[in-house]
Amino acid sequence: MKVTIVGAGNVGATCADVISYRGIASEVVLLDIKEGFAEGKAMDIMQCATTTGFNTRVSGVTNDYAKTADSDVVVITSGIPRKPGMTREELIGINAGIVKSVAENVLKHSPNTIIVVVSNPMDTMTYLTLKATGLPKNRIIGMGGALDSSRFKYYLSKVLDKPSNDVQGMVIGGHGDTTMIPLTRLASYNGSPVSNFLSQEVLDKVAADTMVGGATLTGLLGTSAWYAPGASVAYLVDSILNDQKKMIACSVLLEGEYGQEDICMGVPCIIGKNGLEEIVDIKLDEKEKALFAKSADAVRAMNGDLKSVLA
Ligand SMILES: NC(=O)C1=CN([C@@H]2O[C@H](COP(=O)(O)OP(=O)(O)OC[C@H]3O[C@@H](n4cnc5c(N)ncnc54)[C@H](O)[C@@H]3O)[C@@H](O)[C@H]2O)C=CC1
Ligand SMILES: O=C([O-])CC(=O)C(=O)O
Repeated sequence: MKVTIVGAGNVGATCADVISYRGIASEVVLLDIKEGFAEGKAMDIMQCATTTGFNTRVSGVTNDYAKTADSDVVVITSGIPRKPGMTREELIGINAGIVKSVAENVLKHSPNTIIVVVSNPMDTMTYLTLKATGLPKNRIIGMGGALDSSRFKYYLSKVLDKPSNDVQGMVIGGHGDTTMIPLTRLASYNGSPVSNFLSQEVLDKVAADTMVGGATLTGLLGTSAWYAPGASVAYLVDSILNDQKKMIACSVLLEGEYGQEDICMGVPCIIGKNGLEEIVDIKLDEKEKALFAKSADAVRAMNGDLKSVLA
């Protein structure tokens, strides 16, 4: 199985590293516009093969899309990341043009590929990719919810003082500081509702920390995060390539689901060899439905800024 990652920066290279280390794909191609950069990242990763024991072939190319031919999955991580104090939405001006041209280029050589969109603002970039390529909705998947859910479980595990892997939880909605919806009502500690162990005040703080999880890291690091983002993309790619049919919150086109039309945003999805295989209705309560509708309003307003790129 072949995976191409366009954008060999922090997130793209980390994703390649996790995919190879975990043997998720037999071949990974990293592509970047910076001369020699993807080649260097690929060489560095390949020099881990004997010490960490993997057999994935990782190669790097400078803007040569012919080398990406016949990829099963293409991940788009090209574009600029935010700096402290910025929102993800502020990246649209530069990233929209990059994401559109990258999607068009990859499809010339991998017409049957499934595209995973990572570049921010991710929900809008996913919608743009869908509109610009005209691909069916099952083949365009935005990655954000997997990461936000892993941060949610991290913050829950800290207040519970229990291992993250004993905590279940999901974040849906937009992948933005104010549009995410951590589903605290449904989160559990090994099957018991977390509300059995935590006060509403603590749960509200966990939700607030989760929503600004990316901004917090950007403030600490000076650029946005990459270890958890790269690992989250690899987790999603694994479910596609190995037909795991995991339920993962992903940004996909909604056509009436969750009361929304003509928008890409995070909902629980079954992810397998066909990409998006099913959108799961997890029965939100009235408060959660209202939050989802508000989140959709904000994501839709951002999509409005795509008019000139899509013209
Ligand atoms: N959806 C999510 O959950 C997350 C999204 N992101 C987003 O992912 C994107 C990448 O972040 P980082 O890897 O930290 O940035 P980075 O700056 O480390 O890497 C981006 C790479 O894209 C390359 N690039 C730019 N234009 C290109 C083009 N036309 N073709 C090929 N390569 C091109 C650059 O040369 C650079 O190497 C950002 O937009 C960031 O906001 C980051 C983390 C999580
Ligand atoms: O915070 C950012 O800008 C990058 C991102 O989407 C994340 O780490 O969640």
